[in-house]
Amino acid sequence: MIILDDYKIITIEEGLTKIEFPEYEKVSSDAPVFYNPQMEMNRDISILALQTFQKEQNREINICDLFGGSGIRGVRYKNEINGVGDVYINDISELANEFEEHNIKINHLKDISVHQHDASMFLRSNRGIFDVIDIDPFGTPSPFLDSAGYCARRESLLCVTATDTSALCGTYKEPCIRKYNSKPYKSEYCHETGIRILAGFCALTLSKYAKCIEVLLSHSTEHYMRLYLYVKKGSKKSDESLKNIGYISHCKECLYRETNKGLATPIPETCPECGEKLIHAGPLWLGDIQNSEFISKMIKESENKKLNTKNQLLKLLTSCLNEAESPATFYDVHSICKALKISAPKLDLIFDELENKGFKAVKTHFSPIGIKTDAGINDIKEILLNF
Ligand SMILES: C[S@@+](CC[C@H](N)C(=O)[O-])C[C@H]1O[C@@H](n2cnc3c(N)ncnc32)[C@H](O)[C@@H]1O
Ligand SMILES: [Zn+2]
Repeated sequence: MIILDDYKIITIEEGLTKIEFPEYEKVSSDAPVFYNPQMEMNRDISILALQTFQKEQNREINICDLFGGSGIRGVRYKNEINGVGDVYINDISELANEFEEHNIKINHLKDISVHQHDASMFLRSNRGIFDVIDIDPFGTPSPFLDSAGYCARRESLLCVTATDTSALCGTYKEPCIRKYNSKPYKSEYCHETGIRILAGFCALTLSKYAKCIEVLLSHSTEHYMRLYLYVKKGSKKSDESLKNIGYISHCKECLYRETNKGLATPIPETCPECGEKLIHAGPLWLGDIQNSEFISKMIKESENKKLNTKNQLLKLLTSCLNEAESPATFYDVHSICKALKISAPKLDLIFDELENKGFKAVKTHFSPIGIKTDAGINDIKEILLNF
């Protein structure tokens, strides 16, 4: 039997919730029970997303915190979200389970249970009972998505964290092909490509179970990526949704890029602008990666919640809201100016000029010097050369 008193305990508070776990030397998978303070904003955003989803559904929601660790997600969800029915916290580690039980107790919660199973086994044996499945593993979520596809019920919410950003962003190509069956490409906008590869992999995996996704919110922050996916059921809907799978083709020489939808669609070999060989990333998700209606509701919901990272998360959500409905990929001003051998003008002036010329242009949370616009690379170059 594990005796909690044998451990030196750290106590923290997030939102309205107190959490305890054993002292650790550094944040790593070797810690006795995993807790990463850097992920507080991720958890705060989840509180807003789940509450917004619950209100939209207008029913009690059952939640599965599949990789509990200290239990902080499951415990916070039960403690801080209205309209929550049963919460199931799962973790393969017995010690994590002990602390999950302890944290439930110190927060005086009911209708919340602790389970010790492999994540996939847990999902397989609980088909259709969760309205929300939260996948927050070490590294890649890839091995668990089939079971999530099998388990997820219609009109449910699937939340997915990935911390293997070097694979998704294309620092290493092979791990991305192996884990996500997609070819990455390391470009200025590789964090967006990474999110689209992850979303595309979720869509393709879920389609095996005649389920499809709508991306409600996605963000790439520090060392991780996070997706909030609305899951719907139906083979026709899934066929339709898979039309959003495609490829991004990029020219390293002149920074031209284009997108092509379709899993087996013909894609051009050479750049139409300069004739250089194009590099391709995909298959990936070319559909929307932000849903403005859902994000607006989350921003409004923040008024009702006590969240330590509120200022920071509102900046992020506002940025995600602004970039909803903008084209895939963005332009990195410094890369273009470097290619043109000129110094970069102020970002705001470029936005003004793009708008004067009738283009839409918005900032992006992916990069402080990124521009999402319907203007082509040559339009932007012309503007930059005229400053
Ligand atoms: C990144 S931590 C979870 C962090 C937690 N969600 C939070 O917000 O602090 C991953 C957890 O997954 C557990 N784990 C690892 N492999 C697992 C598996 N195959 N099935 C279930 N749990 C697993 C580990 O014991 C660890 O507690
Ligand atoms: Zn080119």
